[in-house]
Amino acid sequence: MPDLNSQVIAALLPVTCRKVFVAYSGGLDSTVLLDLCVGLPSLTGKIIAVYVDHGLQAESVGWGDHCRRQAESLGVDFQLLTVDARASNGESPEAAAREARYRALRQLLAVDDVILLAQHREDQMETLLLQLFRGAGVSGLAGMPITSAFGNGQLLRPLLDVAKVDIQRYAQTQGLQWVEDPSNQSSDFDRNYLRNEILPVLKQRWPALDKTVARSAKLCGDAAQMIEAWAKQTLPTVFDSTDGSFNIADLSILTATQMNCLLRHWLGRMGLKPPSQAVLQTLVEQLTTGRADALPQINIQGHSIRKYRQKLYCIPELSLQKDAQIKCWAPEQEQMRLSNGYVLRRSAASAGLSKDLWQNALVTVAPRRGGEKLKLPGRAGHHCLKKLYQEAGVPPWERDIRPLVYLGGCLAAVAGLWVAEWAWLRAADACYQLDWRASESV
Ligand SMILES: Nc1ncnc2c1ncn2[C@@H]1O[C@H](COP(=O)(O)OP(=O)(O)OP(=O)(O)O)[C@@H](O)[C@H]1O
Repeated sequence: MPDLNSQVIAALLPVTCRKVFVAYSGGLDSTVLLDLCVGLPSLTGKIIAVYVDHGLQAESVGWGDHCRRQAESLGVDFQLLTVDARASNGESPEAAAREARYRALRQLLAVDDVILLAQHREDQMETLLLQLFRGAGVSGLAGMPITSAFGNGQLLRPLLDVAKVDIQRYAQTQGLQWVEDPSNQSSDFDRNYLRNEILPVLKQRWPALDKTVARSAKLCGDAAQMIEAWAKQTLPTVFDSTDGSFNIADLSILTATQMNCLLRHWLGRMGLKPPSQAVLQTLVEQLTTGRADALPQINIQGHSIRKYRQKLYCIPELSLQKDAQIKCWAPEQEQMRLSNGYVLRRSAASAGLSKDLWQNALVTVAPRRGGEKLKLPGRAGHHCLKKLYQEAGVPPWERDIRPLVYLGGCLAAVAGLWVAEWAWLRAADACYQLDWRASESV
């Protein structure tokens, strides 16, 4: 086995990289990582050692001082980040600290910057076993990736396939100085318990455990990538990009497992973390039983999953709140922000709401109250909004939140859908159209 040297880093670094941040806790592993970086002439002037003070232990300020001194003696820049790592309800202290650290580190990176972390093969083994004990699927069992996108830049783990003993040997032969975190000895945390109590016993029986488990992680990673690629390729066949819904009209060709996978992918695309197996199972059962609109409303991660006419919708709960106030639209205003996160925007069009009428009337925006009627251009008679919504397949929850626009107190338009005949015009540069969208998509 060749000695550990700076080539493990050189082999991973993109040629275009600008700044190289090193996540430096002052512990053994990141001390070795920093030293290996300093050994690369191509990185001169690019390295910034970053220490994150979680403020959770009395020693943390002293460790920060140690890191600063070491960085100075190595001739590299140093940055100290202070984070609020207090755990929120139900979160473990370890997870809260890691989340806060990653959030702070992510913000450092610009395009073409990289950050290096010092996890090694034993860390990978621990990660994989902890995932296994939590009942994870292949993507969890893939463990940590060697390279991944991170904020605007990239996160690299050059030591991920290096054995702990090689890191220890390097530190000793180079005479490096590092700090020991006493909390690593406490077996209160799951990872420490595994590291201190369980793995030594397992390794007596299976000495190459870190290597073989890392191989499993790699194989799971390959399988996860293939599943991801399949889901990415298949999702467009069921995804309706006009409203972000999941079209379930033709799911008979898919197995329950495939549906499960596609649903997870769809929810990820809607910004949700992978849901529990129980939630997925309920969704798949409801989809396969095929009873129209029988899906019980499922609320997860601040979103509501609902079914309407062979489509599943995943809607942020905030956006379902009715903005009950009547609002005035000032003439110079191009758009109006509603309290439920939607934005109503006016733009020039060659057909739509008459500009002239708009400019000479009091424009107000109000939610539906019930009983409103509209006469549409080119259609005989007045129609109840309820009937028009049904005809157009507008989901029931949307009917209550879609804003109605009044000119001089008369209903002139339903945002994004219809304009009343009396307010409608076709003439270049003389009309407005109204868009109504969730604010993040504006
Ligand atoms: N306080 C911190 N400041 C900066 N980087 C950190 C900090 N804590 C951890 N890291 C980075 O995250 C990696 C994984 O964290 P972990 O908690 O396993 O490391 P550690 O045991 O505290 O330290 P080391 O890896 O240096 O021995 C570290 O190798 C290091 O690169």
